[in-house]
Amino acid sequence: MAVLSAAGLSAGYRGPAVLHEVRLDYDPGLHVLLGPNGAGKTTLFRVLSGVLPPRAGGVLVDGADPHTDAMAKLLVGMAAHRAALAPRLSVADNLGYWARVLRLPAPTRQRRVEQVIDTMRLTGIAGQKAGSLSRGQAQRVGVAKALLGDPPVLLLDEPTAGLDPGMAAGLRERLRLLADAGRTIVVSTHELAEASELADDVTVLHQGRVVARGEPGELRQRLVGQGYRLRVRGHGDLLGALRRLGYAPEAHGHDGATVQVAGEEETETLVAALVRDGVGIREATAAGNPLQDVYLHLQG
Ligand SMILES: Nc1ncnc2c1ncn2[C@@H]1O[C@H](COP(=O)(O)OP(=O)(O)OP(=O)(O)O)[C@@H](O)[C@H]1O
Repeated sequence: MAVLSAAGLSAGYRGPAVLHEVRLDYDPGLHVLLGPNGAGKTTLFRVLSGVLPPRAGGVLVDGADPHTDAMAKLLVGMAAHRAALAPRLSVADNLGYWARVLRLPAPTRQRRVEQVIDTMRLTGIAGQKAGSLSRGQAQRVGVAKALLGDPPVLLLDEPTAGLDPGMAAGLRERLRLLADAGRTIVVSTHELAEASELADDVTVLHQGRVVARGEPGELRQRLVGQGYRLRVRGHGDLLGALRRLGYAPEAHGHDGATVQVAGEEETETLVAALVRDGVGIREATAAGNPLQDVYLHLQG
């Protein structure tokens, strides 16, 4: 049985439903929930974490319903888009306060706070007031807060939004380590590049419905189907060799060309044929981002 699953989920606020018939199941690993603004990602996290009751369908965490079983609710740690922190308390005191809210046993509370401070690399700012943190620091404290109860499931709502590339990469690295240690982590984003970089698999949410799920490259193949554009750089007669192999290359710079290929198999065959023809390959990459195509396809 999956660690986290939902079936037939419908949910919303006062008006019409925001989520419709959502079905998903997640095992340990790093999963991305991808969707444009307003797709329902935050709403789905609120339902999965036991905060917003579904109108229909249900959620199971380790086989139990977080909406009716308080223990099951504790199995899910959620970090909201903006971490709710008391601005005048230090980072360590915010975490200590939250550890009490979670009713962690008094003897282990301090140790647990120290552990999450270490895991999220917060030692240097543990004494700093939360109100003076940068956005990136506050995001990391938010994840630390979600980790306090040591939950097997983590739901992180746009944890890297607004971070500079270095901070975002550092946070992604932390998340990868946490997932590799056996956690089930779901990260929401509308950043296509981030989803491609982070995900073991991507679930695409569109207008409150799950419209696709798969490994990023595979999703693109399935949804777009017509292959991708391959950018090759090499020395020697690259353009001539491509033409001899039956391609119509588009030249780039002094040593590059782009061609259309059907998939990875054709890419491998093509690169091998170019090498046989005396072309020294410097680089062969898919032009563009696979998930960009997925989005374009969904919106078209
Ligand atoms: N508290 C609320 N009360 C009423 N409607 C809400 C509430 N929160 C969200 N909605 C509505 O639910 C829909 C989905 O919003 P949600 O925040 O779940 O999407 P999202 O995919 O997380 O978007 P974003 O990427 O912009 O954060 C939107 O139409 C939004 O206006």
